[in-house]
Amino acid sequence: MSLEQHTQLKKVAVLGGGSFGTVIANIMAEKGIPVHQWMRDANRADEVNTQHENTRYLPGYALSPALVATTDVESAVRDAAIIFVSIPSPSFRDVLRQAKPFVTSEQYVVSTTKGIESTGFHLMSEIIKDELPDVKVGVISGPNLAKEIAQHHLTATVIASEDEGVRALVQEALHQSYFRVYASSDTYGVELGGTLKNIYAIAAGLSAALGMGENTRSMLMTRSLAEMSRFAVSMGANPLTFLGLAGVGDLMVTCMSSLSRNYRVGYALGSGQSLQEAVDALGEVAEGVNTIKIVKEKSDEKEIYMPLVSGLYEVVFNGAPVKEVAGMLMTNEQSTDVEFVLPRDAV
Ligand SMILES: NC(=O)C1=CN([C@@H]2O[C@H](COP(=O)(O)OP(=O)(O)OC[C@H]3O[C@@H](n4cnc5c(N)ncnc54)[C@H](OP(=O)(O)O)[C@@H]3O)[C@@H](O)[C@H]2O)C=CC1
Ligand SMILES: O=C(CO)COP(=O)(O)O
Repeated sequence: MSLEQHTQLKKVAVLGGGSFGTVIANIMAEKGIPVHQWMRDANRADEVNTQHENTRYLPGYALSPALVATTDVESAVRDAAIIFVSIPSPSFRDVLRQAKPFVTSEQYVVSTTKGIESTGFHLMSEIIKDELPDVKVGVISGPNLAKEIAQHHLTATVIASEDEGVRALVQEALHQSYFRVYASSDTYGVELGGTLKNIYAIAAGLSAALGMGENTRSMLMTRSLAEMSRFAVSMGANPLTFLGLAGVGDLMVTCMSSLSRNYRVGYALGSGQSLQEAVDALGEVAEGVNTIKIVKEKSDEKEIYMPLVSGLYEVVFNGAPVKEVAGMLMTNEQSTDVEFVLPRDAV
């Protein structure tokens, strides 16, 4: 169904004024869809409306003059066909609660957020269902560095939803000459892929800062995929989703690009900065830092074998030397390559 055919609802809302909320809003504004982007910072909203730039999060990138920014959540959300929520995970529920009085059951609510709520291991789609049980829910995830999208580099993402209408409308709304949207019905797997890869991007940044080579990076990325898939299967997701854009695709881009904030945190740690210094210098969200902690707790609780997460946890939170941890990983018990082919306990 096209946006025009969605008879009762004539616009789209984006909640969040950061780099990703802004590029997603801009994609749709550029193609003539009325977009209302909600942000809490009045100066920033004014800047987007008058200068057509978001100098805090996307300096130097021209935005569509048609993009409307507002600090009024009611006016942003009311009558929007789709409400995209692009708010870091620690504030996601709080912002949804602000929007809740104005959301109706006909609206589609779609998360772009790649994180986990620390209490109870809730992914964002679960928070949406919890706070807004009557709406239809989706998530978008994939190799989507905001600054590359802002430059119109050819990019693809995944819309995942159990609801066909949500998938079709989001494909219609976001599709652009430089932005292609693939559909999936595995909401949990797509969301988990985007969330877990942030952990391994920190590890990739660390290993790059220490001058490790391309063999090391390839080993790290491939074993990360094995670990992510193992975790996903234990949590009930479809491991085949991890072969797609939201799994291997997003893992590749964040482990290979210094535009990734998670990679940059890892690089700063590997260059001798403390975690606090690395996070402060970034000034933007790096979801992977919290995700390491949350996934470590969950894997311990469920006894899921995750040596990379355990090792990284020791480096990031207990100051263990990277080379020592890497040495332990290399001399760990013998294992198998693809455990869906040869189980781990077969060696
Ligand atoms: N950037 C990227 O390349 C991509 C990011 N994502 C995901 O999108 C999500 C959002 O990230 P991104 O836009 O990059 O983050 P940024 O760090 O660029 O921006 C965060 C935004 O959230 C706002 N915010 C934070 N807390 C609140 C709150 N309590 N109330 C209102 N607004 C709040 C900030 O407002 P303020 O400025 O006022 O503090 C800011 O506008 C993350 O989960 C990220 O993983 C997904 C794909 C790509
Ligand atoms: O998710 C992203 C790219 O797909 C963005 O990664 P960072 O949050 O590490 O910048």
